[in-house]
Formats: sequence, C-alpha cells, structure tokens
Amino acid sequence: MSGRIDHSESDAVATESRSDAVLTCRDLTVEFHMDRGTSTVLNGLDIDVERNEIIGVVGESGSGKSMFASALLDAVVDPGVTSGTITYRPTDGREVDVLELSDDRLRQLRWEEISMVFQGALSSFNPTLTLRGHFAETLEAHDYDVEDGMERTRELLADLYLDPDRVLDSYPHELSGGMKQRALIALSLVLEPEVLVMDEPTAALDLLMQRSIVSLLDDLRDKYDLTMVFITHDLPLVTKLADRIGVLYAFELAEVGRTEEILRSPTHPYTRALLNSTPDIDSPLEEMRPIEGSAPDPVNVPSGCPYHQRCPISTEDCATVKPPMEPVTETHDVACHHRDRADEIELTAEVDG
Ligand SMILES: Nc1ncnc2c1ncn2[C@@H]1O[C@H](COP(=O)(O)OP(=O)(O)OP(=O)(O)O)[C@@H](O)[C@H]1O
Ligand code: NI
Repeated sequence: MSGRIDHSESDAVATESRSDAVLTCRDLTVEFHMDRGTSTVLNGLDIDVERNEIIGVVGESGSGKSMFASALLDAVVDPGVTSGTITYRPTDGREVDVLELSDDRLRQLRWEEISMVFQGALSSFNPTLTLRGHFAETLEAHDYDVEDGMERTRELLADLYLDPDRVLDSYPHELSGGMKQRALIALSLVLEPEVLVMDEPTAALDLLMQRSIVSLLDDLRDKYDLTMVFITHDLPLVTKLADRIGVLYAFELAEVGRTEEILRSPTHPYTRALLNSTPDIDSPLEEMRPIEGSAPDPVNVPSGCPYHQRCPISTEDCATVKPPMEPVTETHDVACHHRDRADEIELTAEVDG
C-alpha cells in the first residue's frame, strides 16, 4: 500500500503534497512548436507519486500518456519543450529538480534512480547481443561492478520466473514475447532504481501473460521497495495492480483517486464512459467498445472542459469555463463542473474487481 506519512509538524509540506511523495509534478507541460501552431501534448499536470505506491495512468490513444512518461525522465523527444517542475525525493533525503539537471546527472538519474520501460521497447533489443550482453552493457555504461550486477541480474530474472542461465545465454529472438518483456523489466531494475515507469509494458502480450506480469510487478514492488508508474490504455488490467489511478483526457488529468474510488464512485463523465466501454472489469480489452466521438487534436483542444463536446451532461458553462481539479474526498480529485450529477451517467459495467 502507499504508506502515507503524517507530516503534522510541517503543515505546509503536508498540504502541498499531501503525503510522502517520491515525485511531485507541478504544471508539467510539453509543447511542440509546429507550423500549424503550438501543440500542447501535456497540459499543466499536477500530480504526486507516493513512495511505494503503484499508480496507474489511463486514457485513450493520443491522450498524452507516453508524453507524461517521457516527461517524468525529462526524455521528451526533440523538439518537444518540457516545462513546469518535477521534484524527485529519493530515500536519502535529497530533493532533485529533474528538469534542471545537467546532461550527465540526467543520464545517471535515468536507470539508476528512475527507470523506464518504454512503449514498444520489445523491439529495441539488439539482435546481435545475448541477454547477458545487454545486462553487461548497461552495468558497464553506469560504472557498476559487473560481477555484483550479474548476481543481481540472476536474482531479478528468477524473481520474474525466468531461468537465469537459459535467458542470459539467449539472443532476443530466441525468447518469447512474454520472456523478453520480463527480461526488459529485470534490465530496468538492475541498477536499483527507486522508481520504475512503464509505458504499456504488456500491450503486445496475451491476456494470461499480462495478468502474470501484473502479479509479478506487485511482488517486485514489495521485495525491492519500488514505486511504480504503470501507463496503459487497459483500464481493466490496471485496476488489478494500481493503488491509485489517474485518468488522462486531452493531455490533462480529468480524475485521480484510489483504485476503489475510481471503480465504485467514478465522478468524471469520461471516467464513467471508460468504465462503461468495458463489458465488465474482468473482460479482455479486445471486448472494449470505443467511446463515441474522437480524441482532441493537441493544436486545437476545445475551450472550457476539453470533454464537453462528447459529454452527455455538459451545459453551456462547460464550453467556456475550464473546471478546476477539486477534491471529492481527501484522496479523490476530479475536474468537472457537474461532479454532483455523475450518477446521471448510468454505470453499465460490472465492477467488483
Ligand atoms: N514527436 C512528436 N511531435 C509532435 N507531436 C507528437 C509527437 N509524438 C506524439 N505527439 C502527439 O502527442 C499527443 C500525445 O501522444 P502520446 O504518444 O503521449 O499519446 P498516448 O496516450 O501515449 O497514446 P497511445 O495510447 O497511442 O500510446 C498526440 O496528439 C500525438 O500525436
Ligand atoms: Ni503511448
């Protein structure tokens, strides 16, 4: 669970970040300046990632999930411009301003402190290098003792139910997709990061393998005291794993809450539509029905509430006044003018996950 800490003697910190946040993002924004205008692909995110939690970030294709993942490591591709602040607080008490780091420090931060499994990373293995070569290369590039590192590698592979000898001697093409994905997760943990960011880590895998990876991640979190950011368009899957869920819509957070709050009292109409698009929370994603309407263009996000054109309960206000993110409970925030009318959108999905 998320291990909330009560900062009673420092109220300012407690209200600012509510708890023991390992990452605090404020006004996190990513823009691309293009011929047809400024494309805002992440728009002013405020979010805390609490130490040892698993936070799920969901949203439809093109909602900004991968941009958020990349921004967390200041790794947005050129010519994207990342602004706002990200404060990283490792257990040793430092405060690191991620967006202000030198290139060298940033290289160190990625992998050694905040590690990332990129979307589609399965295809990024070097086909001419064995898995042992991949692990050795990573350890060497970060000046880690390769012998110690290999010991940790073997333990991580075993944690992920892989046979270390077999996997280390294999070339990437000799492993199944599920094995490669688990090896990638092991690789991302070999330099002992505190935070693991995963962008669609199970998208290419069958349902059984997805479920098994999700349960392995939960074990890894406990064993290595990890914090995880799990990014996916698969809401049913992420409810099996995450302590909290953030819903992205049009490059912004629409709703954030504990997983059971998102499942039992979803308050943003978009969250309710997302839930209703799955026949029941235990069904595979393939059975999801798309939500009517289309995802906004980042150069032309609708005014007011970005969801108003697709929202069944929107009013005139919604088209002009942007709803602020406001608390529903101490652990649940939503950006909707009609939070009190959420019930008007009937939930059709079975929710007992
Ligand atoms: N290199 C780029 N330059 C400009 N815009 C980009 C670039 N890469 C992505 N975008 C735009 O940024 C927006 C957010 O994209 P992002 O990849 O974060 O979406 P996503 O939620 O991860 O989608 P998916 O589920 O398909 O992975 C989209 O409108 C996309 O077209
Ligand atoms: Ni993506």
